[in-house]
Amino acid sequence: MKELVLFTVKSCVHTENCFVPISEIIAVEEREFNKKQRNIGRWQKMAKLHAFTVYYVKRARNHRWRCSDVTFWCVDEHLCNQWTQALKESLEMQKSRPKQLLVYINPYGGKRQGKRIYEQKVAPLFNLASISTDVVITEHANHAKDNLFEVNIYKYDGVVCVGGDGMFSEVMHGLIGRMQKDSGIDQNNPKASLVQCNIRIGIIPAGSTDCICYSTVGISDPVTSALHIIVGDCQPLDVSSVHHNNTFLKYSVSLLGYGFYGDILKDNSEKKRWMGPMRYDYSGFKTFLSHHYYEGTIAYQPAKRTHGSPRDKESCRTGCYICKKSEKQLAEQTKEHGLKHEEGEEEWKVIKGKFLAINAVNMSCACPRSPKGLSPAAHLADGSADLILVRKCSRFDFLRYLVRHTNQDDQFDFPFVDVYRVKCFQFTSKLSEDNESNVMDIGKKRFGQFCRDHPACCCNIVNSTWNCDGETLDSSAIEVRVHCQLMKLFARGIEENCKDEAACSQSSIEQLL
Ligand SMILES: CCCCCCCCCCCCC/C=C/[C@@H](O)[C@H](COP(=O)(O)O)NC(C)=O
Ligand SMILES: Nc1ncnc2c1ncn2[C@@H]1O[C@H](COP(=O)(O)OP(=O)(O)O)[C@@H](O)[C@H]1O
Ligand SMILES: [Ca+2]
Repeated sequence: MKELVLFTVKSCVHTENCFVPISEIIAVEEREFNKKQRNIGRWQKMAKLHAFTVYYVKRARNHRWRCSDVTFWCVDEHLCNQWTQALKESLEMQKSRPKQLLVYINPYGGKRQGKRIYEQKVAPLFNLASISTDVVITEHANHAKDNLFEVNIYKYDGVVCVGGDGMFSEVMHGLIGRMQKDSGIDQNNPKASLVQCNIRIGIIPAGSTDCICYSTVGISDPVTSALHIIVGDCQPLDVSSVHHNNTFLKYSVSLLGYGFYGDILKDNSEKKRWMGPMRYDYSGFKTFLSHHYYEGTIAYQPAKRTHGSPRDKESCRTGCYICKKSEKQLAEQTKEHGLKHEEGEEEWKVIKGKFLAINAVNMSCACPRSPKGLSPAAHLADGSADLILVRKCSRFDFLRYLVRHTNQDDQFDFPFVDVYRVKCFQFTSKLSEDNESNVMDIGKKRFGQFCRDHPACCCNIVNSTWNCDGETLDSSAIEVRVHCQLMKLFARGIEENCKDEAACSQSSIEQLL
């Protein structure tokens, strides 16, 4: 085998220093050598050449992955076959790689490029990696979700969604919902211990915000995501369940936002979908100018078992030890209590106030608009969410707060911003509290949208709405609980930045040698 290697490296046109772990090889293919190549230079003297090509992951800047290839050749047919066989067998041993995938494409997400992106950039890579696919192009909202309750999901190694955060949310609801249904778990019980979903989801970004993809891969790029699926990456993810009055509303993995982000979404109706991703900038600006604040009460239980804090300087990265610790704790807990959920006796903290925004995030929510996200130190799989409370402040201060999402300054370093790491919380708006405590008080209702005390101020008597991963919720009073690592993605978290740019741009095949 060595013979082939030395021979190849010496005769390689660009003798770059290569190193590729088997786990990052995409495919190995035998190759025919064409006459033209055979007849040039010193190759002319050789009788017949045998060759194979290795396709592998090449890291580019900003967490981008690309498919690169290198061809090895030699005169000895047996030697060449031995190499191809050995490599193919090594690939077969990579048990975490998917062989069969179910793909849902939202043709209307983002810039409406989902179908083209899949066909031109992703399908050829899946073919190369010998992954077979069943593709469904959705015809209406909830098509993917409903379909997941009907098909035999257990024959697939994963489900891929081509679209934005909304499309991902649909597929996640389908999969988690289906798992609970098949296990006889009642989703309407806010205290139920949910069954983990082991069928991984892959996200091919083709939406507007693509925050879940960006926060779990480090970039929103279809080819990079396709390669993470092919190599069989696995990233567990916390999921929050949202209930109202013992009725299940939704699950959330990225942002659950009331006030500012809820209002953006409300304004951002489906009628504005023609604007594409731009509609968020437009609605964001309008919502910023309206500067509404909302009164309400939040009660939360702090996440005491997690090992980090929202003000940490370090972020969650590939192989994060804080998430690993949570995984261990979860395994121990399941061993001790079975599926029964351990009821925390910890105290509830209660905060009343007037808020411009209430954001609960299960992950950083980094996206192209805000590369560090709403909570830069939030963890993907630590079993907790970061609850961010932005109290009533001036428009100027709120702008300063927003701008800090886009630069290196600490967005929590304001007197009107508080952040807590929580495992569950409840919210009730003042309006619903008042209505509940005194339903006969029709006077309040008659004043509708205006603030009775200060007609000229921005205080809103109407409620805001919750933005749950890009979908609105019908109820403002909600009960939220984080389920540690309820599902898994084809991702590995954001990799530490390559310090040595040169080493990063050079890829390698040396381990093979
Ligand atoms: C001066 C300007 C400052 C701008 C600061 C902007 C911070 C932006 C942080 C955005 C975090 C978004 C979290 C993700 C939410 C998605 O689930 C949701 C739905 O995304 P989708 O339409 O499905 O791609 N998008 C939005 C904007 O609500
Ligand atoms: N074929 C379809 N027609 C209309 N809506 C759809 C279709 N397929 C999916 N959807 C819905 O479109 C919503 C937004 O899709 P998404 O892919 O997240 O794009 P965007 O990021 O632009 O919002 C999702 O909530 C999903 O339920
Ligand atoms: Ca988390």
